[in-house]
Amino acid sequence: MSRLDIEDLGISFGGIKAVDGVTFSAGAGEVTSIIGPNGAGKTTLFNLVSGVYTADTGRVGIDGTDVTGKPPHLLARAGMARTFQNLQVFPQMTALDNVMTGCHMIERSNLLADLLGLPSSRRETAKSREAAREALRRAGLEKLAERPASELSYGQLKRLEIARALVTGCDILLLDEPAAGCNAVETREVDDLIHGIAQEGKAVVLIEHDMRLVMRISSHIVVLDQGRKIAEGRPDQIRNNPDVIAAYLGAHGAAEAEAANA
Ligand SMILES: Nc1ncnc2c1ncn2[C@@H]1O[C@H](COP(=O)(O)OP(=O)(O)OP(=O)(O)O)[C@@H](O)[C@H]1O
Repeated sequence: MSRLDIEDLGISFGGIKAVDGVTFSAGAGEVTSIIGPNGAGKTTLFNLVSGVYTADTGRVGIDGTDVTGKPPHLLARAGMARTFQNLQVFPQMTALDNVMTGCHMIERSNLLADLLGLPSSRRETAKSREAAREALRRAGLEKLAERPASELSYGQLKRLEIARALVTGCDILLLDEPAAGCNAVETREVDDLIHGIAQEGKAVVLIEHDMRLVMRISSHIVVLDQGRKIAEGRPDQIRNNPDVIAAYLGAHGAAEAEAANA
């Protein structure tokens, strides 16, 4: 059974359909990639799915429950977490504290208990710290836990953001360009991490322009162009699809996608 079901999702900005009737599903243990040219509607689609935008049409379902229009913190409690296209880390805070900020998405905080430093609040903080250490370990960053984020390399920061999403205990992980700006070695590390997360049974949905990464790790690819889904299928089906080559891959991208197989 799919964990995430997107049906006929759409939104317009000033008369332009940024996302136009998109339907797809993402299964547990799978990596579903969303690809397409700049402006195709990929990030807008993520913003609709993760509750940042309210859709004009369609529905979002998690494990068969309709969660359309729910705000991000409720979706987080329902098991969905996401990262953003641009790094959103606090450079002066340690790697551990950065990951702990992810815990706030799912905590039912009690401000009075926090202010008074009551035992319940201290217990909650200790639990969050433990979960954050585990998420850092999962992302291969445990040795850097006490370092300020400003001392981490770019690739480590990209994995730190994934750790911050993982700490919520999510079953569905949305990653917006997780390897953007990474060199080949860093991309491989991100690739291994994502692959491992999917193998643990989570549904991973990612937006990515790096065709080698996409073709290597995707179970399933959805292609958008001008807000609409123009193709979907396994990597081998997508890399040979003439509509996808014409709209996005072009000759160069198709060769790059092919090289991922080599
Ligand atoms: N808040 C907004 N207001 C108006 N137009 C928007 C808004 N957000 C997105 N758009 C428009 O919607 C379209 C889709 O943009 P989106 O950022 O989703 O594309 P994308 O596929 O993620 O592109 P990229 O690969 O460059 O990140 C674009 O024409 C964009 O200008």
